[in-house]
Amino acid sequence: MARAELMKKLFASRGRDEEFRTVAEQIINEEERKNNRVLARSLRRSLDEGPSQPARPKALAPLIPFPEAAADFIERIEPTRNRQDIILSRENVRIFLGLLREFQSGDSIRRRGLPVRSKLLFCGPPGCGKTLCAELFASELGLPLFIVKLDRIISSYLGETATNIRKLFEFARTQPCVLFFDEFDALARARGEDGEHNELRRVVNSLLIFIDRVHPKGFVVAATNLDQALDPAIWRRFDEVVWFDRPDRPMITRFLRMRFKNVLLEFDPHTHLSALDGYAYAELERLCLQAIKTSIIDKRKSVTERDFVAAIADERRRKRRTSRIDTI
Ligand SMILES: Nc1ncnc2c1ncn2[C@@H]1O[C@H](COP(=O)(O)OP(=O)(O)OP(=O)(O)O)[C@@H](O)[C@H]1O
Repeated sequence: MARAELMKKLFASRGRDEEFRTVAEQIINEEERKNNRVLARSLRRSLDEGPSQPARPKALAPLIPFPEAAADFIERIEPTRNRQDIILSRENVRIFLGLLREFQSGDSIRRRGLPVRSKLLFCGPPGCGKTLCAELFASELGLPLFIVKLDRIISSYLGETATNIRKLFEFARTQPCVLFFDEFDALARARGEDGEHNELRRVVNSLLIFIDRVHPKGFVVAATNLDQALDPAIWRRFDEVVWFDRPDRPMITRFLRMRFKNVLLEFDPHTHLSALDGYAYAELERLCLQAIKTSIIDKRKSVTERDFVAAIADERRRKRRTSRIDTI
């Protein structure tokens, strides 16, 4: 017979179709391993064709019509960019290709009773590709991208929150998609609030239970700029943690090559690498676009060194100002 823990898990997964199936597969695999082939075959038959089958479409049918029911806190984004539009470290490329391949072989993996990695935590400073990468995931897999407005869910805690979290659950369970939680550290901050905000803490805990229990038909991705703010209780809920760092010089070189691919230049931007140290990709993107725009405004066909240097100076001024605001 299957081990007691598996039986307990099976009972606990009642009503959660995906989870039930995963545990059932584990039980079947265990029986196969023990050479109880007849029992294993008969269990598999019951799982595939048995009386639970008619209930499957109902359990998987969309329970909430999107966008009406969830539109207040979920926004649909059409992925427009692809893998040529992102610069990733070699390590991150390896992680992403691994995740994509695992997702694509998801059915076979689940059939063997093994879970598929689908909950990802993206960490790193602003403007280094967390959102862009979620977009690419969606476009590579042909899935829609949905951004969860966490602040709306958290601030709606007077009354509607429980309903909203339930809607979110149903949504993620039924809609194959990449579900993206930006500024996930807001949860950690809210979790640390003091006693008078018990209600808020309950909301946060419900969301964490959501992350625990949901078996998305795509990916749940949470992003944070403040990985220090997340406690271990949050980290361990994710199957994979990926870091997005500011680019070093070789990565800046790759970025400039990509950004100016179809642009006529009168200079070599790589001679300015030292002036670009410490910038995030979003800042590099902005300054490159600014240099290109200057040449357009001046009705020139090519970008000059002067355009580029002026754009760097502008970005530096902006960075100085914003870092002063951040420390206030
Ligand atoms: N790794 C990258 N390669 C190429 N372009 C990038 C990269 N990272 C960011 N960009 C550019 O910067 C823009 C903003 O990046 P993105 O929104 O992904 O940052 P983020 O890490 O999610 O930031 P935030 O934490 O502020 O939400 C992108 O749309 C893209 O133009």
